[in-house]
Amino acid sequence: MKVFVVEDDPLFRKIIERTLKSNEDVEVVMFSNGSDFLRQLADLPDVVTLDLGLPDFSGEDVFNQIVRFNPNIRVIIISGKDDIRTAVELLKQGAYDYITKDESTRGRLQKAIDNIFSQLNLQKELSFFKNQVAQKYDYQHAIIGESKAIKEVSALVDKALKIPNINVSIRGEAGTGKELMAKIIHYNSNRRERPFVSLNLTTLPPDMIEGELFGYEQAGINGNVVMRPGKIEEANEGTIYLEEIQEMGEEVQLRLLNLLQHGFMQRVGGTKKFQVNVRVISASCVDLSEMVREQTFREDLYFRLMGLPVVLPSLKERQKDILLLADYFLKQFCHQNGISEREIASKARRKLLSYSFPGNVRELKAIIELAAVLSNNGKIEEEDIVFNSVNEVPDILTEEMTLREYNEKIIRYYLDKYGNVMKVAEKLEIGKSTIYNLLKDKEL
Ligand SMILES: Nc1ncnc2c1ncn2[C@@H]1O[C@H](COP(=O)(O)OP(=O)(O)OP(=O)(O)O)[C@@H](O)[C@H]1O
Repeated sequence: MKVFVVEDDPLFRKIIERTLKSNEDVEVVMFSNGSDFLRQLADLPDVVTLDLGLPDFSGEDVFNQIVRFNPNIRVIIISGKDDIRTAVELLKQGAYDYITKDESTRGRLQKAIDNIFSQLNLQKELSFFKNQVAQKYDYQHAIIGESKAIKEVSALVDKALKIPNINVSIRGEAGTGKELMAKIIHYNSNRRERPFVSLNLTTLPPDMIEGELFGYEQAGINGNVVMRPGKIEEANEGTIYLEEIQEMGEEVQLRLLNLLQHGFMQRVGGTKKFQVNVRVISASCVDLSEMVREQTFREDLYFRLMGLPVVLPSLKERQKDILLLADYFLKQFCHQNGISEREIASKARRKLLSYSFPGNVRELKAIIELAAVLSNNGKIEEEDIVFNSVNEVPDILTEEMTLREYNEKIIRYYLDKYGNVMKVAEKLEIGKSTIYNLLKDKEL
């Protein structure tokens, strides 16, 4: 921490210098007048201790120039008792602290420096975490996939982050990346500095959803009102992510509709309405329009929530992404656990492609992480890929692929089974050249 001391009184120069220099992380630069100090202000100190009675400038002038130059510099006013009025005025204008010149100067200065140290450390940590989050959800890099389906999703996400007031509804099976998309939308929109709050409605008993979302007010035993803000209030100016929205009962639906229509809400049991500005990103694994048809979900709310609808395809429908995601998760896992990078052998890759991933991307991630742990010699082999589910047999016709991709899949299956091109050509009654042609540029 860099501290500039502006002080002309020799006794207090010594006291301040000694106090500051007792902190080994403080760099101290001394000035005995205002003009020398102002000439060096561009060196950007973190803190300035400013004597109000300087020989060449008034303390107020120096203070104003510091604030104009950079309002983040913390200024500690050090003054005699006769300057108290000016010191208090400067405190109102944003000076960090005010210390009188007397026997308590040393102790109070040390305390102020300690507090500034803690604040700077907290600021540093906060900006470190903000950076981490920004990197993790950076729109350009966070969505892995080359399939047509995921590119369409990416294009919609791009639209959603440019229009921060439109609600977004995401439909997709468990583990397809709904929450990831919601966070990408939030952290890349201009709401990013405000909270992202999520609530999975299936984790609460139905009669608690209303209070959890909207907060409540209740009269306590001694007549005091007990108040607890809800998730929506917490997310004010930011985003609320509501998972499994289909679980919402009639009353909650009505409350949410009112909020979305008028921008006002009331806590459960409360009397006052107040304004809240949230973007709602809702997620569901079911098609809500069917619930509207069956009249178990309000149509007016459905249209309000729908906003920009995003449908996330299952992993099975985007075969093209499986290996890309596998490589990505493997690299990430090795990096996070400080283990050397490894590659996935071609047989193991084929095994991955033969599986239907009922748990979608989340399951693939878990399988890859386990494989990384089980693997030896820097390579993930077929036996390191362990499927948890019984869905191992590929149901080839349920996958949408081009004819060429079907052919390739059939040939790969036979190659795995018989191990040589000659035998496969014989079994499938095709020429060897057809096989080589089809698998051109790819590993056999
Ligand atoms: N396209 C993708 N690129 C990179 N990672 C992904 C992608 N899709 C999903 N993931 C990762 O897969 C895991 C599961 O995703 P997520 O939790 O967003 O799914 P979900 O649909 O919200 O699941 P659930 O409905 O069970 O809550 C997360 O670790 C997420 O980061």
